[in-house]
Amino acid sequence: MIELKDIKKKFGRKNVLKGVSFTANKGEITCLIGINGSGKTTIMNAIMNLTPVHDGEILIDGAKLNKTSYEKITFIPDAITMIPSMTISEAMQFMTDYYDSWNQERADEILGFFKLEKDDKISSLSKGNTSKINLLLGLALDVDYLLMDEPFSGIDMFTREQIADIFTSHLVEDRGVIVTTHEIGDIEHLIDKAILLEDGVVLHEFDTEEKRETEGKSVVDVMREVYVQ
Ligand SMILES: Nc1ncnc2c1ncn2[C@@H]1O[C@H](COP(=O)(O)OP(=O)(O)OP(=O)(O)O)[C@@H](O)[C@H]1O
Repeated sequence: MIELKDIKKKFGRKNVLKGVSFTANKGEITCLIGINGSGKTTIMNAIMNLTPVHDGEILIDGAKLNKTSYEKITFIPDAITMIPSMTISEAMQFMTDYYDSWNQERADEILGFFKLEKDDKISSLSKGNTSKINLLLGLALDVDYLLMDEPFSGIDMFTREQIADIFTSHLVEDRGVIVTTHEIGDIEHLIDKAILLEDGVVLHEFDTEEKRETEGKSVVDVMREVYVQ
């Protein structure tokens, strides 16, 4: 389980996270929802220790981020992180050399699923294929938790459907996922928990299935209630 306890973060004098708490379980998809600037990426960066927080605590399976817990988690950003002059094949070789948890069999499976060509250069990839490579590089690591920042951003409908299929596949099963998206329609039916953020605070969080069963409300219905008053 990933636990955030009262996380506070400032950039300069701006309070960007004003005491954010939530948990994300293994085997579940937790979705961070909020308008631009509400703090979603900052939360991801804080979990990965890419940005220091000023207050609060982040625990991965009960432990603070250390070498062991760091190996349980990976961050899939919405920008390419590999050297642009590398081919996909070279990027995969880099991952093999660098990460003990790299699973080449799984990487080949995802490569085939997304119909990507190993010899293509990273710099030549379209926006959609860049997202697919980011997903491949993250999903092929044998880690328990995946953080995905905007995996659907700027991507055509058919590619979004392909990416959404990944969420219901064995590639994600049993892992804990924290995902941010503005395209909630794409994964509304797939997420287990929704965290609604505004201006650095959690306005509302809920179990999506329970909400559907007890109140007959979709994630979008709840978003309308919370954000549109
Ligand atoms: N490095 C930084 N320096 C200064 N301010 C920053 C920095 N990173 C983020 N911010 C500010 O923090 C706030 C939250 O940004 P963040 O990127 O976390 O929001 P977000 O919810 O992910 O937005 P988006 O939906 O646009 O991706 C914004 O006001 C942003 O301008």
